[in-house]
Amino acid sequence: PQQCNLAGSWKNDLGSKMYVSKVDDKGNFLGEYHTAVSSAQKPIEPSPLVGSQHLDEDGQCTFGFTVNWKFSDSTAVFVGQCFAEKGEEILQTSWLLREKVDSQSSNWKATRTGQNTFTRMC
Ligand SMILES: O=C1C=CC(=NNc2ccccc2C(=O)O)C=C1
Repeated sequence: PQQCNLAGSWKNDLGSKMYVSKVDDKGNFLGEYHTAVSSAQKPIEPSPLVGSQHLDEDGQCTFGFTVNWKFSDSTAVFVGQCFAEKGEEILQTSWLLREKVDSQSSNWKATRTGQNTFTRMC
C-alpha cells in the first residue's frame, strides 16, 4: 500500500482540525492545530505544531507531534500510528496535555491524558 504521509488536513473526534505541511525526507513536519474545544479561554486561534513520522513502506507509520497552545499556557504531545483501512486513513493517537500550574504543590494535577482518532478531511 502507499506510504502513510501525514501531509494534509485531518479532523479528530472532538471536531478539531489539524493541517500538516509537507513531510521532509527525514519525516519531520510542521503544521497548525485548530482546536474545537470550547473551554479554551481566548477566541480560537491556530496553534503551531511540530512533529516527526516514520517513512516505512507499509503505510502504517508511527509518529509524534507537539502542539504549543496559543490560547493557554499549555502544551500537548500526541503519539500514534496511521492505519489504512479499506482505503481510509485513520490516525489513532494518545496525548498528554500539560497545563501550567502555579506551584509544585499542584504539579500532581497538571498533566491529563487521553486518546483521539483523526480522519482525513476531504
Ligand atoms: O489549554 C488547553 C485546554 C484544552 C485543550 N483541549 N484540546 C485538546 C486537548 C488534547 C487533545 C486534543 C485537543 C483538541 O483540541 O483537539 C487544549 C488546550
